[in-house]
Amino acid sequence: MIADKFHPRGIERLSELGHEVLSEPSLSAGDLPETLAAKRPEILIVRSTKVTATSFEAAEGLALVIRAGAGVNTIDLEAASRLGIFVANCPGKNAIAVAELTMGLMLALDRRIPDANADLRAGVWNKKKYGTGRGLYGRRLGLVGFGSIAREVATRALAFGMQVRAYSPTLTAERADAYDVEVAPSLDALLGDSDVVSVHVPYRESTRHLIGAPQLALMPEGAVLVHTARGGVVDDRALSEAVAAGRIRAGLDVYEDEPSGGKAEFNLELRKLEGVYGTPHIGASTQQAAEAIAAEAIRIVTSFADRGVVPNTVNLDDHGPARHTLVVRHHDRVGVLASILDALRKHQLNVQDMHNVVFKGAEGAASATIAVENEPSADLLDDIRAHADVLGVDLRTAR
Ligand SMILES: NC(=O)C1=CN([C@@H]2O[C@H](COP(=O)(O)OP(=O)(O)OC[C@H]3O[C@@H](n4cnc5c(N)ncnc54)[C@H](O)[C@@H]3O)[C@@H](O)[C@H]2O)C=CC1
Ligand SMILES: O=C(O)C(=O)COP(=O)(O)O
Repeated sequence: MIADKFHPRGIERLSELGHEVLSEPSLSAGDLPETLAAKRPEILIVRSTKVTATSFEAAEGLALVIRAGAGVNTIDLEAASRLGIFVANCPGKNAIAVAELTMGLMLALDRRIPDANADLRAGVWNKKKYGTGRGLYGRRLGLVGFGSIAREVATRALAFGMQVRAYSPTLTAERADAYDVEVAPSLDALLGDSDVVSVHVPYRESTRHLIGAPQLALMPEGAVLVHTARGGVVDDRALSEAVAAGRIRAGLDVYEDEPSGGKAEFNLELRKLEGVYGTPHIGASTQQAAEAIAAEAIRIVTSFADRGVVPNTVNLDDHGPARHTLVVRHHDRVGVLASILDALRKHQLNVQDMHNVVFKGAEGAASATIAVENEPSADLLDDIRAHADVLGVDLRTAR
């Protein structure tokens, strides 16, 4: 089931691959639980439509949710994990589109294109007022975050001759160097030393109001803030105050409490300020991005449908709390794995990750790697070793 707008060719392709596709492009988050309960899809594809705990609980048979985009803050990952439902996204596939809009907002702010155009439409020629751009060439751009989108912005800004710096807690000098970008020592240092600040971090508890009143106060007089990341990363009220005071200006694609559907009333005070140019969360809405996202979503569906493997999962415990791993080499015969698991059950050891590989050859051997929650006892290792089909047992413990 696709509960949002999706590339028509993508829908066709899913049908060609033999999937039964139900497209519900105008479904609201409120209608989702009922529709999921009635239609019982195995796979749900969404864009910004919220998938709440109520939706997950109503969706019997649902095994996978694909976010046809990057940000997963609209999906209740806790509920998905509790019910054993995979959630995957399409990382980087709409990054170019967002970077293009970011450059558009930067240029619009510098030359005040929307206001100049509005005046022209009203029959007013005001070269005097609008002939005051600073230009982007040589200006300092500060990127908050240095993931897929920020890197695409960096490439484009460098082509405009901007000096690009970035701050991310995980950004190393080597990585930044590879993109001709400087690393800022801290977020505060970046904000205090940029003509343009562009925000590209995900929304999480830890990034809520990452840019609030104290951070905005660090920005130089006349600087601009471009925010295409996620409503809530910037404190909109504090931004309103800073813009209303005439200190800074802003170009925004995302807002706190923005509508999630395609069309709605939107009366946020911020959008009325002269120093704000806004777009209605269209960062990812280009044909190029829609095609790239659809291709990635189809890749995920195919991998899951054919092999049960979900690429780009965002709610799996990759490293897990497991520190102890058993490596059991055994004859590749029916029932050996069941006997090993039986031994683990007898010793009350919970398996957290398990992987079995087969050696080449007609009557070969196999090796099972089993991560367990607690340290296996010597008795358990002896029990497994005693099995006639077990060739060897090793215990590995992470430091
Ligand atoms: N306006 C729109 O239509 C779109 C908006 N987005 C938003 O943009 C966000 C970023 O997207 P991508 O670049 O693709 O994600 P990404 O995961 O590739 O990059 C995120 C970056 O943020 C950094 N980061 C995390 N916490 C940070 C912090 N406290 N301070 C500084 N850096 C921090 C990470 O280290 C990483 O470099 C998405 O999570 C989504 O919310 C994404 C696509 C479209
Ligand atoms: O990919 C993202 O995180 C986006 O914000 C894009 O949202 P959308 O798919 O256009 O509703």
